[in-house]
Amino acid sequence: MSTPHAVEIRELVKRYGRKTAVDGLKLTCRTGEVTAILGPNGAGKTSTIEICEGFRRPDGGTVRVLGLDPADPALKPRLGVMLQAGGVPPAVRAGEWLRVVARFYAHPLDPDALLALLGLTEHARTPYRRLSGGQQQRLSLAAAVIGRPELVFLDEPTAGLDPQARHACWDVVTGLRDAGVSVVLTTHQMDEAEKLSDYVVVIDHGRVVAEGTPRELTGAERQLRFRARPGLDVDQLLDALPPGSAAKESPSGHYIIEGQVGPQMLATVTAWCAAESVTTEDLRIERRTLEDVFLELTGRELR
Ligand SMILES: Nc1ncnc2c1ncn2[C@@H]1O[C@H](COP(=O)(O)OP(=O)(O)OP(=O)(O)O)[C@@H](O)[C@H]1O
Repeated sequence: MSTPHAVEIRELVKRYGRKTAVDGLKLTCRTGEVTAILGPNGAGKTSTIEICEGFRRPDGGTVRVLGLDPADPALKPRLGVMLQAGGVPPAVRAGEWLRVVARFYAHPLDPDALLALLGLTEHARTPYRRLSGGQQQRLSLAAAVIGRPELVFLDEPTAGLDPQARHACWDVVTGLRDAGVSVVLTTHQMDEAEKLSDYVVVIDHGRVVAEGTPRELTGAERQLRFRARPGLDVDQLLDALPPGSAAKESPSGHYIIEGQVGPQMLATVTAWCAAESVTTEDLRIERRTLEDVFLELTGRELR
């Protein structure tokens, strides 16, 4: 029999009253990979993750986690779940809490090493309620991974963390992947998804709208980009470029040129700007980012 995927979701439906939050979602997270689930606010990410974690029941479809039903108690020691605030007694000290959690597992990681990795050593004796939000979140991450799980679910693990803590969290995630652990995470930070994940799934309105490796989603093609005053005549700029080029202003004051991107295009664009007395900023050649792809797929209106 073949090894089951870390997560296998088919035709998943979740409703809250008349609201369909997850609407026929199909998703596979492969073993040993980091899968990022991206989507605008309200897209159905947390609902999906919490169904996988066994905290919510689906209204339709099938979900298999390490080949098992999410409600199967045999899954518990094999999963790492980052609990939101409320799962930890307020008076317990950070280090003490990690040691308590470690006792539930046969081969836990060393609590002190984990505290050090996440920059919490000096807070080991601080009661949970006195930790800052970011420190509580890091402790929650430590508790999720201390049992050496096979699969870890991280719902927005770096939201609200300072840059140092974000990097520490990334180190934990890459360390997990290097150790063969499967990771499923959600994030609103596209650079984070691009950096950490092997596979990205974009969902919107409870359905998958795109998926692939970060490179597959962003494509290999490069673009020339610059910032300048809004409202430049991009059609006129296009006339100066070879046939097959494309130019657009998106959003206002940000210009993107596609086509034969290279020194010749750079020279043509800068000459055109000079002739038009346009001062450019941030002129650069780069690949599309995951954020560009995300906005193209999910639009710009707020949810
Ligand atoms: N317990 C609930 N009762 C009613 N509606 C809910 C409940 N939980 C979620 N929803 C609704 O279901 C939809 C999906 O919510 P969900 O939390 O899964 O989205 P999300 O993609 O995680 O969003 P965010 O990025 O904002 O965290 C939203 O419209 C939300 O308002």
